[in-house]
Formats: sequence, structure tokens, C-alpha cells
Amino acid sequence: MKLQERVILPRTAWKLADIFILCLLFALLSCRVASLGDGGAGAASVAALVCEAWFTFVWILNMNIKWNPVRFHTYPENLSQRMDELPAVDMLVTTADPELEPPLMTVNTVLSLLAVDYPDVDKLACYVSDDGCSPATCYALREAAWFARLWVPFCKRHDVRVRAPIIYFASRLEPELAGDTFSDEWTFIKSEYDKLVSRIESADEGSLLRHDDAGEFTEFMEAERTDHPAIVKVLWDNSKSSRTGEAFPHLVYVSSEKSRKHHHHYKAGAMNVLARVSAVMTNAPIILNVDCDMFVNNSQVVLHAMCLLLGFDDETCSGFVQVPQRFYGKLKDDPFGNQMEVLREKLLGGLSGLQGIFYLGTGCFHRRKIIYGVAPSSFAAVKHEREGSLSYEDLRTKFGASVELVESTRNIYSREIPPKPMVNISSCIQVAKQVSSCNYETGTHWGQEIGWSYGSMAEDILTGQRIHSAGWKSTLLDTNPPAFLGCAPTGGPASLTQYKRWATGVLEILLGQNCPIIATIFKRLQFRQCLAYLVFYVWSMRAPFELCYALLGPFCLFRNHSFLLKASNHGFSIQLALFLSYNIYNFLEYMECGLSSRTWWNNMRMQRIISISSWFVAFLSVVLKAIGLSKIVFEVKSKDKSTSDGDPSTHENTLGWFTFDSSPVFIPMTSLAILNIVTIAIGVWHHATFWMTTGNHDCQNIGEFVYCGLMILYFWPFIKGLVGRGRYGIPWSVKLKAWVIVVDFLQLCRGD
Ligand SMILES: O=c1ccn([C@@H]2O[C@H](COP(=O)(O)OP(=O)(O)O[C@H]3O[C@H](CO)[C@@H](O)[C@H](O)[C@H]3O)[C@@H](O)[C@H]2O)c(=O)[nH]1
Ligand SMILES: [Mn+2]
Repeated sequence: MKLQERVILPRTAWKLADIFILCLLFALLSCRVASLGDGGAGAASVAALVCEAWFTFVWILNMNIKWNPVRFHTYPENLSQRMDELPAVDMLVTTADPELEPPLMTVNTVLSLLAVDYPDVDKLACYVSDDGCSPATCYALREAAWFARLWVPFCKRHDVRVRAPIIYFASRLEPELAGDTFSDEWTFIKSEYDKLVSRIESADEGSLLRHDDAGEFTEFMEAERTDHPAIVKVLWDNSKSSRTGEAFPHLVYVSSEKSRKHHHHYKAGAMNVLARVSAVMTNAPIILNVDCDMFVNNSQVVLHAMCLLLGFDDETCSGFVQVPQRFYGKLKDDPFGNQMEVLREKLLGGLSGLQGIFYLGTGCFHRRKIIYGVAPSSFAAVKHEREGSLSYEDLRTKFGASVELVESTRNIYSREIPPKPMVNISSCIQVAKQVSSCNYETGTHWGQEIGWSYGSMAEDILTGQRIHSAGWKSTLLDTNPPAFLGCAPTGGPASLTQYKRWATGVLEILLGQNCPIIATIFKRLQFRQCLAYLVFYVWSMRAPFELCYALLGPFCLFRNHSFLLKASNHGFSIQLALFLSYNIYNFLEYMECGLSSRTWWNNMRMQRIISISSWFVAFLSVVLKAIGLSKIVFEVKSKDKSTSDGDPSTHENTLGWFTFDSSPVFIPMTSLAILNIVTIAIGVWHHATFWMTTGNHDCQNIGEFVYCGLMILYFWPFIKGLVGRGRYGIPWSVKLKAWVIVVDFLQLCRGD
């Protein structure tokens, strides 16, 4: 009985459209070159040529990734004969900051994980890493473990679909039939949940520590976020559950040791600590990792993933299983361009036809042995054998000094994983603390060939690329209903910062020793997969070109030049055809994904805004880092929608409004917005005086006027921001800097 099926999706019409646009791009380039030959050149035309050549390159990269889409179907019902074979799964959750990531959110994620459907709960365990070292988070999780005794059996008895209580109780009205057992139970569980919420929300760190008679939080007493010993707490040990039916997976709280002398490597560091702690406690061969805001929305998700992990004759085909990110409580029409629906359908779907989807950092099922650097047996039969018989000393250099950890890795390396006797995880706390200390990794291979890779803000993409470079493929799991839902940032600062972090991270990879081109030449990263990685890696390199192209309009209007090809030659019709077909192509993609035309327009707009702000700043920060002038830090994204902007006056209708702060990320776009307005004004004035003095009504710059007008439409949120007030207005400091830039730019343009 098959567990999965790989279906090739046809897209002939799209392929023709791809080629058509590519031809137009080449035609444009050749007209451009010809017009340069005519001597009608100017700096502007040369710059336009360079930018257009770049856009053509990006188009080709995109064509490659979209060309052969594939879908995987999964049949979990066919697993029923193989229930005993199902491997154990360690579920790892990361949280970093109790302010930006409210403990209640983490609690809901954890509860939804504890309640997933799996034939044997003894095979599941949940580990939470808290980089915030917050007693409030620890307390919230402890209370959650208590509530899980009611919640998990309730979900299973009534086959609840969404097992995050916050969503379940928000989406489900009180049952009507009062008096029957279900509604009694429902009412009881709801009231217990409400009590849990109020306990969690009223718990503040100070009072937790002060009223800690049982001494449960003593370890937090002296702890500072950036300086404290490792804290490991077993909040629920499933082996101790006495009554059957009450069982649910282990729950362990981990806050790794921090010291100012050691870098903790942000999320990658946290994941490596969780990988080690889970290794010495339960050592499951499969690892599921989710961010703290990603709750389980489909309780069968682990079974679906098993279909893809066990369903291939050659496991090389499915090194890891990634669920693409989807979001809940989405803002209407995607005003910030970060729901990424089309990207998911078109690009991630297309990747499945290549070496496989990237690792996206959350909602991913990994094989522990691959995380430990094992190569596929089809490529490295000999190596694999050798890994199995690695000496104790070898393993110790790779994995570090813990005897227990080394023993556990031996189990993972040897092909037959012996059924592990049920351990008493509470007895492993000392070892767990040892492997979470900050110098544990010193001199080992953690963060390099083993575990989550260090050296990029996009540790997920880098780690996935390492796995693909070893020759593994990966599979995309997209279930209906969606498997996990997370939250997308709202507001200008959060959205732009997230894009900035990603663009910074991937540019770090491209320019560093992990460059995918090197991996294609010397390792097993497939050529087309390498090109697919490049689509994302060149994000921030697109910024200078986009910026330059956006500056051409104002520049030409100001100098009374023209960079657009003229109506007198073919170039004009090619430009027009390209503009129309590109936009129609995009529009149809949005329609095909079932999105509104408003969503399309918002995304077009955000695409310009993101490349000129986030990606440009990312580009600059990588350059500054390269010359040693600055450092790059992981900026955790705020996830609390109701309070993140700190303004109680938030209304439904202002939810999608762009918000600003004084971050430098807003400077380039603000300058451009001002520049376009100023130059249109100057242009009109120029032409008016020219008409008046000469009586000549020919306008050479119609194209440039239209172009700048279009820019103003694209940059509309910023135009509104120029006059807006409060957080909807661009702060004075940013406006001032932007004006300085605009004046300097115009000064430069004038210079002869
Ligand atoms: O020092 C840190 C910083 C972050 N995190 C965790 O990392 C996760 C992702 O951080 P978030 O601020 O939510 O960033 P997103 O932009 O939502 O993250 C996306 O992009 C990241 C890479 O940039 C990936 O790691 C994530 O999985 C992916 O969801 C969260 O669970 C954090 O708690 C830590 O554990 N320690
Ligand atoms: Mn996130």
C-alpha cells in the first residue's frame, strides 16, 4: 500500500508565457544596445541597460525554479498496518523573549503539540528552549503541563481538529445542547483554560520569584538573560503518569547557559542545545521543530509526515519533510506583502521538482542522523559503514565530551536503531545541563558539519543547503487543513525588519564559504537547485539595481534627459509590451492562487518597497560587516498582535496601515518618495517655462512623467507617511535625513 504519491503538475501555458517574456527582455536589451550604438547614449541609458540585464538574469532564475512543479500526496490511512514501525519523534520549540513572544502563545503551541495524534504517546517528547531565561515562561509551561492532563484526553475523545485551545475556543461557539456530557465537559475545560490564561497573564517575574515557597524558580533568582547557568526542568515525565488515558508526551524546559564571553548563535545555537538535550533524554530518530508561534492546525500532521519519511524505497528522496509556512489571523489583502501565498505555490511547489524544498526553520521533520552529518547511503555506502563504526574518540571530537551523548549518537549512526528502553528522563537532568553549557561546543563540530549551522542569520536555509549538498533530497508536505499556522508580522517596522534579516542571512551565505556554487562544484548540490537557492540569495543584491532603476526617472526629469526608448523606434512598443505582459502574468498568478486583485497590487507595491528598503539596508549591512564596521544581530519579531504597537486605538480599518519608526530601514524609501514628488514638480515647472518662452508644445519626457507617477503609486504608503501622524507618520529624524539625501542627490545630478 503506497504511503505517498509524487504528481507532476502540468504548466504548459505558463511555460510559454515565461518564454514570451524572456524574449521580450532580450529584445529590449538588444534595442538598448543598438540605441547606445546610435550615439544617443548617456549615463542614464547605460545604467538602464545594466539594470535591465540584471532583471533578465533574475527572470531566468525564476523560470528555472518554477519550471517543473511537483506535488506530494500522502495517505496516512495506509499506515495502519505499520503502526509498530513508526519512529519516535522529538518535538523542539524555541522561544527567545517573553515580551515579544508572550508565554501564552508558546503555551498554545506546546499544548497543540502535546495533543497530536500518534499511535503511541510514549514515542513523543516535547522540548522548549527559552533564550529569554524567563521564570514567567517556565511557570506558564508548568501550568500548561497541568492543564494538558485535561486538554489532551478531551481533544482525543472528541477528535478536536485544532488543538491550540486559544484557537479552538475562539472559533467554536458554546455547544447548544446544554446538559449532555459533551457540553458539560466543554464548559468545564473552557473554564479551566480561562483560569490558566489568567494565571499566566497575571504572573510577573518579580512576584513569581518572591512567592516561590516551593523553591521551583530559585535557579532564575540570580539569572540574567545574557549571563546564567543552564536550567533544565522536566515539567512532565510521561513515564510517571499513573492512570492510562491520561498519558501525554514528556515536556522539558531548557534554558541553555549564557555568558557574555560566549556567543549563543541565536536560534541555531538554541536548536543545537535542544538536539543534544533531547539526544540524552529520548534520542528519537526524527526531530520536529517549530517556532513558538506555530501551532498544530492538523492533528494528523505527524502521520502525514511519516508517509513521506517512510514512503520511499530510497530514503535519499526524502531527507527531511518541510511544511510551508501559513498564517492565521491574516490581514485582508496582505497589506505588508508577507503572507507569501504565490511564493509558496509557485516557487516552493517548483522546488519540489528539483532537489526539494528548502528548510524553512519551522514546521520541519528532520532525520536526526542527517542533522548529525550522515550522507545518503546511495552516495556513500562506504562512508556510512564507517560512520557506524566510528571510534569513541572520533565521536567525542565531533560531538563533545559527554559520554551519554556519544553513546546516544552511536545508536543513531548504527543502521538498526535498537528499541530504546523507556528511560527515566528526570535522571538525565545533570547530563542535560552539561550538554547545554556554553563551552560544550568548543572544539567540536557542532554548528559546522553537525547540527544547525552557524554563520548566517538565515540558519535554516544554510542548514538545509548543507543537507542538500550532502546529496539528500527533501519533500514538501502541504495538507488540507494546513498542518501548522503561525503569525505574520504586522506593521511597517516588523515586516521590513523580517525581510531585512532574511536578506542579510542569505547574502552572508552567498558571499561566504558556504556559497552554493562551490557546493555544486565540489559537493552534491544539483545545478538547478543551486540556481533555485540563488533566487533568494540575490535578494539583497537586487536592491542596488532596483534603486538605480527607480532613480532613473527622477534623474531624467531633473536633467531633462530620457532613459526610456522613444516612440520613434521599436523600443517603445517592446517596453510597453513588456510592462503589460509582466503585470498581466503576475496578476494571473495571483488569480490562480485564488487571491484578490488588491492582494496582487499590495504585493507589487511591497515588492518595490521591500527591495529598496529592507534589501538595500541588508546589502549595506553585509558590506559593512565585510569591512568590519558593524555586527549583525538576530532581531526577534514581535508576535503579539493586539499590543505590539502599543496603541489601544488600533481599529479594524487601520490594521493594514503602514506604521513607521525611526529605524534606518525607512530612510531610502522616504528619500525616494520625496525625490519623486520634487522632481515631478521641477519637471512640470521646466516644461511650463519652456512652453511659455518658445511656444513649442512637444514634450520629450512624457514617458518619464508616467514613470515617476507610477513610482508614486508604488510608494503610496510612504507618501501617506510623509503627512501622517503618530505611528502612521514618518518620524522627523527620518524625514530630515531623507531630505539631506534628496538635496545631495539633486546637487549631484546638476553637477557638470
Ligand atoms: O536568539 C534567538 C532568536 C530567535 N529564536 C527563535 O527563533 C524563532 C524565529 O524567530 P522569529 O523572530 O519568529 O523570526 P521569523 O522571521 O518569524 O522566523 C523565520 O525566519 C527565521 C530565520 O531568519 C527562521 O529561523 C524561522 O524558523 C522562520 O520562521 C523564534 O521561535 C524565536 O524564539 C531563538 O530561539 N533564539
Ligand atoms: Mn516566527
